[in-house]
Amino acid sequence: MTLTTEQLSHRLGALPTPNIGDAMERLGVLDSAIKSVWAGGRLAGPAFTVWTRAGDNAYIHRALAEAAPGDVVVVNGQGDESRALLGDLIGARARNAGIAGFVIDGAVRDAAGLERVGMPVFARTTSPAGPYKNGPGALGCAVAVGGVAVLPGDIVVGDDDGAVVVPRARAEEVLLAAEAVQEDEAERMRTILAAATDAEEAACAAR
Ligand SMILES: O=C([O-])CC(=O)C(=O)O
Ligand SMILES: [Mg+2]
Repeated sequence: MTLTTEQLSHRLGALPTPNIGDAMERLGVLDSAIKSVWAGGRLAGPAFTVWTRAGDNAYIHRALAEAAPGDVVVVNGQGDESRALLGDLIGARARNAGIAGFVIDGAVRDAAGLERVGMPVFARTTSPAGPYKNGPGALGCAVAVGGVAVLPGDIVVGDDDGAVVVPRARAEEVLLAAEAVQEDEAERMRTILAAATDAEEAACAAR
């Protein structure tokens, strides 16, 4: 079986991130401080990588012109929390370009506006402080984000629990393993819930 990147992203995006992390021996999970900045934000897609100076978004602007529809823009912002690297204006432009979302090792702003425009953004925190726009930076290189190395094309998945990175070369194997984890957990949950029901019925019958 050889799945396309789009098929892999679609199927990985349908799985809970904990199941994907477990399928990678619990590695490849970003620092838990990197979370969706609005409740219910979800993303899945191949990484378009950006490396930028702390507090400076010149290269995020460049990424908007170069990323392909379906890409997740993954930004090494040096973990800096003092300046927001994007907000709802960039978010709305990214939506127009078909970008699937952002994962940022740094801060963002306009969280409510990002939710309004429906742009999933995972970041360390929010700050009203705006970015500088001078560079330097780089596009399409290996980046470190939330303690995990991300290569262009690796598949990034984010949900309410956080974000995980699936190496592109292992994506199909990890997908199948993660789907097996999900099925196994669903079966275990059915058994646990049935045991609770049995216990309740036995308690009722004994009354
Ligand atoms: O000013 C900026 O570059 C970031 C921002 O708030 C936006 O994109 O809305
Ligand atoms: Mg703004």
